[in-house]
Amino acid sequence: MMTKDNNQRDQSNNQGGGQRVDLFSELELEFDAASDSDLQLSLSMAEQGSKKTEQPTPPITLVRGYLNAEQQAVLMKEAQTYPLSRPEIQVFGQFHAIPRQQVWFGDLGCDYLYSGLFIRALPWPKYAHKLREKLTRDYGLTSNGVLVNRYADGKDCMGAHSDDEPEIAHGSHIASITLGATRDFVLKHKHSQTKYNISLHSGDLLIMHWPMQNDWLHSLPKRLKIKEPRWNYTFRQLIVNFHG
Ligand SMILES: O=C(O)CCC(=O)C(=O)O
Ligand SMILES: [Fe+2]
Repeated sequence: MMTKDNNQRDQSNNQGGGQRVDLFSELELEFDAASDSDLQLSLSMAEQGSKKTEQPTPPITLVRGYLNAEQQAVLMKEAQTYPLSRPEIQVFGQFHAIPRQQVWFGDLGCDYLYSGLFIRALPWPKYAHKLREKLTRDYGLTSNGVLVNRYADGKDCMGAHSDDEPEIAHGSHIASITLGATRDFVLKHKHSQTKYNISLHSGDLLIMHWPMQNDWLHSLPKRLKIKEPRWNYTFRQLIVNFHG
């Protein structure tokens, strides 16, 4: 796996010039696009890493500071308006509210059955949609839906799971964007004891490449010292009209 720091470059390129530019527009592309070679490099480092240590390495790419401070701010402002809910799921016959809030935005025909809950896609908000387009421009990552999770503080969490629902398109990658509080993201290999802990900061992009979900679980454990909220966007590619 590899990390990349875009923060400084973005900040210096956003200074000066009174002109108001759309923060996620094509204009920004020449400053902001990460090259394909980053992705290639990260994958080849993953291969090397696994040879050296004989430990499995998750097929991921971590791009530190993918969103600059201004982009994070507009997205966070938009996130305050999302119609979040805290649905109840049934575990061993008992109903429990999930320990976070969530909302699913997507294209027509991209409804999602997630944790046993049928979630109808709401129309894309402006900046979430711009971010979807930016991920396609920068990394060729296509998606037709995004799950937004809000963790109010370190008591909110997500248990170990794989994003392997049948409606997820075969061969697709999942792009995860963090906003707000820094939280640990834990990857655990399904067939060995190998575990990795990645600290995800506001503005970071984590790409979970196909077929990570086959071999790895991921979780966002409780961190009781954390008092600030965190938002996470996972952009996914679903099979259209899977649920009819
Ligand atoms: O909040 C995170 O970083 C992880 C979210 C996640 O795994 C999910 O939505 O499936
Ligand atoms: Fe997940």
